[in-house]
Amino acid sequence: MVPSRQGDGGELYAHSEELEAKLRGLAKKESLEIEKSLENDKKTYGSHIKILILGGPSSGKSTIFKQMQIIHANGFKTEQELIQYRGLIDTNIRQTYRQLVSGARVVGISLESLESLVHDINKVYAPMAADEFSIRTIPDVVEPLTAFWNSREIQEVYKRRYEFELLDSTKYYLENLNRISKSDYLPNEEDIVHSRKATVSINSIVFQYTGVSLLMVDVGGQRSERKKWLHLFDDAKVVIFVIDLTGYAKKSEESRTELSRFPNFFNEIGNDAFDMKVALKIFNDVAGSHALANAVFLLFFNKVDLFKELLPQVSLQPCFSKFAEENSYDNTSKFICDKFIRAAKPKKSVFPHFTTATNTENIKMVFRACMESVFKANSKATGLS
Ligand SMILES: Nc1nc2c(ncn2[C@@H]2O[C@H](COP(=O)(O)OP(=O)(O)OP(=O)(O)O)[C@@H](O)[C@H]2O)c(=O)[nH]1
Ligand SMILES: [Mg+2]
Repeated sequence: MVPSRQGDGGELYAHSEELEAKLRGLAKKESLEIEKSLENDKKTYGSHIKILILGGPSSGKSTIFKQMQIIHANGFKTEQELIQYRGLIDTNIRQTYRQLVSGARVVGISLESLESLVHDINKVYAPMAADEFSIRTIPDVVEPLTAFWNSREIQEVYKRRYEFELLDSTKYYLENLNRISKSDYLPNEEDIVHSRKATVSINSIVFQYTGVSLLMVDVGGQRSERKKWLHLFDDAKVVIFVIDLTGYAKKSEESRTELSRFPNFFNEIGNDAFDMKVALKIFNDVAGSHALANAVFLLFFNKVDLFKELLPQVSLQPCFSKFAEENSYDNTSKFICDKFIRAAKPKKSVFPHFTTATNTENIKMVFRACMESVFKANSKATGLS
């Protein structure tokens, strides 16, 4: 310690020297601590910032993940990848045809007048094995399948699609059959983001965003897959939680199972669980997770395009009994958004966004806005600034 000189103002001088030394020491210690913490971070998750994409089944997680591959990485270019997606798209087309046939039964619309079309379509599909490498959308199926799709009966069934399981990309694929059936057909990016395969693995991608290295992780949303989520939470800085906006009108098999597991949570709606209620429950669990206490939450209210189509047909009220306003986009989207924000802890950083995951430009724009909010959010919590 520097001795203090009495009486000539030296006390102050001595103290300031002492203070400076102290500050120098502190600065050194602090920088050592910062270095140590960065070192620890690198050990646990490399030098990347981890972003988890979570949400209920079929909410659009993998579609967002694919858009990141298109926007920030190389997209889908290799012949092998494209051939695999072609197989998946062909499988999706046959799947959607079958779903429409059984959907007609569910909603009680007779397909008797379409018997010969159904016969012609089945004749083409029957010899093809049920795996995605054998099924092809060959020209022979295009004519009867197009006539089937355009028939009054099937259009009526399609209008009531939320009463049974149907692929979201039904209309997109059935209106592109001529192109897809060409012998040299290879899918473009729009075709790929419309394809559907439930995720049963953990997919990850690393890409640079404004000089920051991001590690994005996509997981499956089905209940069996959600068991894998927990061990990914620890070092996640950002969670993109995806919500299927059309889930307010759907009651999938999966939701019924959830209902029996959490009877208290769903008591307000009796014996029926809408998919959106299940999504709310999953979000409630994730947002309350201790391991994600400091993570920034980005809420993606997804499938805005389908949601807007659905609103004139189905009211929000059966799903949320307290909703008593006109079923407009503004009213319903605000109501749903408020519900989810309230399900998060009050202190949480939650940023809502409305998205159409199949639209590359929309996701590009939303992701930019998201990253701005993430960078601005509490730097200690995110480690990003
Ligand atoms: N029209 C439309 N379709 C969408 C949108 N988002 C996703 N889809 C479609 O919805 C289907 C399901 O999307 P996925 O991305 O596979 O859903 P997921 O959340 O990964 O599902 P799991 O892996 O089973 O948890 C796919 O056919 C997508 O093309 C959207 O905003 N609009
Ligand atoms: Mg998926």
